[in-house]
Amino acid sequence: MISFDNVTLKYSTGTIFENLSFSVQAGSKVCITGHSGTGKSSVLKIIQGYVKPHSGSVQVGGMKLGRDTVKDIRSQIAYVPQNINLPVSNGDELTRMLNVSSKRRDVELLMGQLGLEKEMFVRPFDEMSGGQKQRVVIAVCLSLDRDIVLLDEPTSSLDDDAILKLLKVVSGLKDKTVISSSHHHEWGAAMEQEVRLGVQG
Ligand SMILES: Nc1ncnc2c1ncn2[C@@H]1O[C@H](COP(=O)(O)OP(=O)(O)OP(=O)(O)O)[C@@H](O)[C@H]1O
Repeated sequence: MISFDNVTLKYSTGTIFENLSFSVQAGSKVCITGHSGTGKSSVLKIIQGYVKPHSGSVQVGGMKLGRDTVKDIRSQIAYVPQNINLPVSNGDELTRMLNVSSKRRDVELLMGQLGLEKEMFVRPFDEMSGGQKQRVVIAVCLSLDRDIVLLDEPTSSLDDDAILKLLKVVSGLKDKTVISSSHHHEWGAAMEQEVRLGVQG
């Protein structure tokens, strides 16, 4: 389970949200929705201990997030950020960097389910569209087989058909907790649970 208990986030720029509470059961598929700047990406960063809230507490997989637990918590998580800047040039190199080169077949299978040709595994990222690169990275991250998958704006560069394919893949991850952020109402509505940011009252 993942839970936020009265979490308040403040940056130097101001308060982003106050007293945010929600809980996500293990295995659930959840979408964080809200307008630009309401803190969706920040929630995903808080879960991983990359951003520290001003107050409140966060639990991930039975552990209270803190200095002593952050390493264990991160080891349960696969994270695909919104802006993907990688020190590798293609999917093949990414699997090697993450020590999952033995999972090549799984990655290619997932890529097929996401609507990509196998050859995309070795194609340089800088010769791909944003949506193609994003799906290769998602396929590699899913092959890590972590219990928790965090996808920041996975639909932002995808067309309707690719979104449907991704939805099918995410829904099929039976034992995994998947938390995504999205502007897309349809994506949010298709998830089992929606956490809305920036809503008053
Ligand atoms: N490190 C930081 N320091 C100061 N302000 C920040 C920092 N990171 C984010 N912010 C601000 O916090 C707010 C929330 O940012 P965040 O990226 O979490 O929002 P978001 O809902 O994911 O936005 P978007 O939908 O545009 O991606 C924004 O106003 C942003 O400018």
